[in-house]
Amino acid sequence: MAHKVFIDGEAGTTGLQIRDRLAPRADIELVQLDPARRKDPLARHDALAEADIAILCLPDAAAREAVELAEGLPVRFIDASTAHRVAPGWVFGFPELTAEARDTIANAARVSNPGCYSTGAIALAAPLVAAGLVAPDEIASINAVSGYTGGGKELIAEMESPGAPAHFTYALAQGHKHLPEIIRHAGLSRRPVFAPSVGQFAQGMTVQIPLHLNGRRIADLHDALAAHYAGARFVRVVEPAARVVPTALNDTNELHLSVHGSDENGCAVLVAVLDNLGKGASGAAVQNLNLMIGAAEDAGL
Ligand SMILES: NC(=O)C1=CN([C@@H]2O[C@H](COP(=O)(O)OP(=O)(O)OC[C@H]3O[C@@H](n4cnc5c(N)ncnc54)[C@H](OP(=O)(O)O)[C@@H]3O)[C@@H](O)[C@H]2O)C=CC1
Ligand SMILES: CC(=O)N[C@@H](CCC(=O)OP(=O)(O)O)C(=O)O
Repeated sequence: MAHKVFIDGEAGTTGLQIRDRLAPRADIELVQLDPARRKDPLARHDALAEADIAILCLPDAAAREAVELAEGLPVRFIDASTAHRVAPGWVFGFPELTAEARDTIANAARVSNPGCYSTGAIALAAPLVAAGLVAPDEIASINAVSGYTGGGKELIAEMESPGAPAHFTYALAQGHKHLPEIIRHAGLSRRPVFAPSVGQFAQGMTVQIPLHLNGRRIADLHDALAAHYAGARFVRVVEPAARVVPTALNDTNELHLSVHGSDENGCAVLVAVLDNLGKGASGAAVQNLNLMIGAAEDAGL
């Protein structure tokens, strides 16, 4: 029997991409609302009651509201928003993070997708911190550039208007919503300085973590990441390229990690490339859904 899935926020940037991935599947039946009632709490409650799994592709407040609307219902959740990434009772939906993560996600009632920047930063830092190769207080800064779909419908409209900038840096006041989840799930003990930016391209992102080597070798960092992700279907540790292109993995659920730098000069940059709407959002949600319903991890991806 098909699994009933309700995408709350189906008309948004993340929701549409999840719908496109799920609509052709015979093992999934989408529970859909009349578009005119898509924000009506009663209609959303009825959809939550009908669904086996709800994927929340909403602003944080609306995601919290959906969970309240479902009180007492057996529906399981995947939340793409920031609302529950460090919340008690929620499983962090990053299947490649630990050896146990896939089983934990498969059996969870409430799974929170990691954020897009966080996916890159945590993927780079967590295995190195866990292996003792990077100290929990060592990561001083994280820099990133994202395609403008990362800001949802509002930023898309702004960046596709005449006079839109080619690039801007933002959130420099250090209150970015991804920092709590990066600190928690990468195992950091000190808040890194985070400097994200947006470029005049729709999808794709690069996340960079600069490090001083302090006696470590580039190969030590590369090998530790490669060992951690050995056998992962969607995460690959690749050789450093002369140019890193944020759009290189668009329309995939892949995440590529690389270690750049020079033993001689004592400096390194850890680099992650992903599609903010792939492994950074919609692809990740479908991967988690697959685990939760016992489908092949890469079904529809
Ligand atoms: N875009 C990205 O790259 C990523 C996004 N996310 C997260 O996913 C979530 C959705 O983001 P995104 O798709 O980009 O945002 P969008 O703004 O593109 O879409 C949000 C959708 O939610 C709808 N909505 C708003 N309030 C309600 C409500 N009360 N009830 C029902 N629907 C509502 C909006 O309706 P309307 O159409 O009327 O505006 C819109 O369709 C966010 O929490 C974001 O942080 C996570 C990772 C990456
Ligand atoms: C470019 C842009 O604006 N990106 C968003 C992050 C992406 C997003 O909204 O979603 P998640 O937090 O769920 O990943 C931001 O910086 O707030």
